[in-house]
Amino acid sequence: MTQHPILVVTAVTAEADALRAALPPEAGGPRAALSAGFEPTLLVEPVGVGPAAAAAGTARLLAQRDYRAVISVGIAGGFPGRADVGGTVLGTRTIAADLGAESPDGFLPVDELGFGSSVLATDSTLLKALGAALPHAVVGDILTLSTVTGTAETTARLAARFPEAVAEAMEGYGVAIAAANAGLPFAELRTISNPIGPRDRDAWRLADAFAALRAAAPALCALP
Ligand SMILES: O=C(O)c1cccc(C(=O)CC[C@H]2O[C@@H](n3cnc4c(=O)[nH]cnc43)[C@H](O)[C@@H]2O)c1
Repeated sequence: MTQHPILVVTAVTAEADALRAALPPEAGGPRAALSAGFEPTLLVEPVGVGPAAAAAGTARLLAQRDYRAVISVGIAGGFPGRADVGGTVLGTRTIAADLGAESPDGFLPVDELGFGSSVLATDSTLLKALGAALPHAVVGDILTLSTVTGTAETTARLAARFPEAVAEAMEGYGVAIAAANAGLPFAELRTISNPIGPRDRDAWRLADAFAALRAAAPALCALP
């Protein structure tokens, strides 16, 4: 019996294009068969930047047809000393790091406010398959933030609050919420474009991160 495809969600078109360019035809890559009834094993779709666009866009796509899993893929900032620029990371958990309330005693996550969970585990079977296909990837928590970290103070605070976090991005938690609402397994794969820290656009290595995205794309075809 034919399996439903996997939905690969990116934030921007450039990320989706980088992945598609490196996929084989059967996964919807270049020279995919255009015959009627052809069904690629992966569908790669950009949905916008940030957790709200990611959740809404993923939910819209999931309502249009059946999928068997959802993967959030794109570039990210890496915690210095934990994930290098140009490297690849796989999420064990996706954490909405700024979803909650400030207090004089520190940040209170939604979990402590009684409004659900800011932490969603990724699917162990998907993570195992991605890890086997990408043995050099760093594995750890990936934070989702609406505001890109841009100071040493925030970097240090997040690194201390999330000792297992290796990277931060802006979409994973939104994609994961949509996948969970649809009852589908979720995973997150990121390549590192910049170190998390004081804002410095000159430190961005987009070409390295996009090259790593292209290198990682075939691993998506190994998913069960
Ligand atoms: O203008 C800036 O200083 C700036 C700094 C970091 C990121 C941006 C973006 O516009 C990134 C949006 C896009 O890329 C992902 N991303 C990449 N690096 C990071 C990061 O360090 N922290 C959070 N997100 C990052 C993100 O998922 C978005 O899709 C601009």
